[in-house]
Amino acid sequence: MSLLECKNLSKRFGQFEALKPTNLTLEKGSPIALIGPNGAGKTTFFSLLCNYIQASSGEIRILGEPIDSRSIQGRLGSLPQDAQLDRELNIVQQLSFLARLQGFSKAAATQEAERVLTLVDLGDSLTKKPQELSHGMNKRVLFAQALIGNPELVLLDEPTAGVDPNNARMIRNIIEQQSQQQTFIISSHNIAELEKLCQRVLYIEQGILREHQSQEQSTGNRAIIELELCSDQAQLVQDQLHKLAAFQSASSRNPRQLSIRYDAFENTFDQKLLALLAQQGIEYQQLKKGLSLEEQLFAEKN
Ligand SMILES: Nc1ncnc2c1ncn2[C@@H]1O[C@H](COP(=O)(O)OP(=O)(O)OP(=O)(O)O)[C@@H](O)[C@H]1O
Repeated sequence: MSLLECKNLSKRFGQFEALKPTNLTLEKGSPIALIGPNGAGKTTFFSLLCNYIQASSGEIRILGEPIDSRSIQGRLGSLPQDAQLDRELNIVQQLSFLARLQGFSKAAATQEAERVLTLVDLGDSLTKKPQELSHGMNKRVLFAQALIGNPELVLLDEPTAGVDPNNARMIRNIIEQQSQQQTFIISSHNIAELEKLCQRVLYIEQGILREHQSQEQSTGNRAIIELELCSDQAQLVQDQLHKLAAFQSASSRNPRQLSIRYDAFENTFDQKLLALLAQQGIEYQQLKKGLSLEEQLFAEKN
């Protein structure tokens, strides 16, 4: 049974279509990145999955159940972008209260709140109120709240926004650790961070959601080398590349840069390329195998 299935899912606000009709099936597994520019529709998509807003068309099933089904309760956790904590209650009280709403008994709810707070390294701060904690710690409380009841699917909207590098690393580590048993969908503007965590990527722009195929998937048996030269010699190199047996094609964004595609089965291509450069007396600044996720997404759009 699929983790998530959206069929013809769309959302309009008046005349404005924030999410265009979307068909999507996701299976349980490694964390999934949700990437897109401001206003692309990420929060709208999350809000639909959490049943905070009603779809204009289509349906969503989580673990085979419609999202308004009671049996979903406790199987979907979320950290909304603008989530707030109650200043009047300490953090273990707040999370126990939420656990009780999920059906935990009073004692079990306190235990569960303590468990998730310990998971995010706040075991020593259980009786603190939000205003006694730093911004990063509060974000970890909200993250802990999304883990109550060990849900199979956890949606995190900007989990590290406004958080310092230490707290961000801690959140990333917990996601990695928990990914053995839970599937995360994480939205963020920090593509480099998501690239470290997520093997699967959803890209949304102007309400159009699509699954991005990783470079390895989309290029099949093609591999890519990015070459940065010390001087304007990209054309000179390009003219010589046909000498390398596995060479397929090359393109250049500027006179010092080349993207070279070659047959991935030739695993000594980079060494042969370096030998060719040395032979021609051409100096290079950087040679990088493969493209970053940001470069891949950018290349798809252009
Ligand atoms: N309640 C609403 N009423 C009208 N328009 C809305 C509403 N909620 C969102 N929108 C519009 O839908 C579009 C998508 O918004 P959404 O918040 O989903 O984007 P986002 O990708 O999460 O953006 P950001 O990265 O800035 O958080 C935007 O143009 C936004 O103005």
